[in-house]
Amino acid sequence: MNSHQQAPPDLSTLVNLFDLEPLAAARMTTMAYEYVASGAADEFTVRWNRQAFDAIRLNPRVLVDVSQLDTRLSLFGQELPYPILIAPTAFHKIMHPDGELATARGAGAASATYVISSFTTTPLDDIARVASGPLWFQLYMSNDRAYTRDLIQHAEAQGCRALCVTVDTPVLGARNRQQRVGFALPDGITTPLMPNAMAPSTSLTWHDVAWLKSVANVPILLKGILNPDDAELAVQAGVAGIIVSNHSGRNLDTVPATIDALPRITERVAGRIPILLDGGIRRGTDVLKAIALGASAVLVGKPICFGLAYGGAAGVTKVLDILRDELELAMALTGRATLADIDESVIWRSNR
Ligand SMILES: Cc1cc2nc3c(=O)[nH]c(=O)nc-3n(C[C@H](O)[C@H](O)[C@H](O)COP(=O)(O)O)c2cc1C
Ligand SMILES: O=C(O)C(=O)c1ccccc1
Repeated sequence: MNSHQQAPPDLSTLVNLFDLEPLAAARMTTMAYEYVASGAADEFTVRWNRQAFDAIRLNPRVLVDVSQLDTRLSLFGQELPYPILIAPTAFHKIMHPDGELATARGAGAASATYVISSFTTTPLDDIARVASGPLWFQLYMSNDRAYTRDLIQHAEAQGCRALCVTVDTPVLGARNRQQRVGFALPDGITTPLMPNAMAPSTSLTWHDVAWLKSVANVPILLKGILNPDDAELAVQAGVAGIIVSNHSGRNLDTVPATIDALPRITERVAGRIPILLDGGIRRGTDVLKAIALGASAVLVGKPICFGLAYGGAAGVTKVLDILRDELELAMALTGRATLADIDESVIWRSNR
């Protein structure tokens, strides 16, 4: 189907994030859709990310004054109006011709922080020029330290305020659906920050984290932590934060849902550094559950890609607005007026 044969996007018909996927799919090439929608191998983890949120029941309180909801938080010295960020995702130009520029404009309109992928298809300076909201940078470290140092300094110079170092991808997962469609970037679309095809940094270790700390002047977060022992090592290494993530089930299939991994990590970290979480966040109640179990904020990946594909910048904004509105609804209906009020007691425990 060609886009010029289609009606223009009508964002008013979009009621929730699940509505978006079929609308976006109809506007994407098969290759782009399969790239975004697919996970690794048998996609158990992709499904568990959702099922685990659905299986958590809520325990609301009534007769609480929720006339003034406050979703603000402070993270690494930055004030965020609400605890939802745009997860780093690669190759935005395969989703929409305006690519990362549309994502940055959409993020800015929603006052959301946009974590730019190392595999951006738009140069950082162009993104920075159109961005009105905060930018962070996701780093894929290469074995070439000089290159990595230059990249960090470039991202900092373009105003990126934090560095999310992805640690769950020493190699790419078994992306069977991408293999079946022969996934490749179309002619004319390039990744200016990663000019050579991803040479996975299979030799990355905790020693490199110490080196990164010596190079970076912005907070470092490790993205892709699932094991409490690694969370402990992250704290010991002195990073500013961690992102509990299974890469949306795109790397190692059959690892648990991130929301199932979170409680043990929260317990081990014990408030020493902020914990962020991504993977399967599709509803305001999912955001609330993540915060209740110890996350300071969450990131959203696939829905942003689909919003971008369906409606460009306005589609990205719409996704964030829907999630933010749903979070406020969930807070009002559980009797939690501020993020600090969203503690474990909002989770239903059947044995109590
Ligand atoms: C299409 C796509 C591309 C991604 N590209 C990257 C990437 O370049 N770097 C990275 O660290 N994570 C990448 N991720 C993982 C996301 O940052 C994030 O962990 C995940 O998408 C969150 O789960 P969700 O999509 O279920 O919300 C990608 C995910 C998707 C869906
Ligand atoms: O697709 C991804 O999930 C991802 O992280 C990635 C890895 C290598 C190149 C581009 C994106």
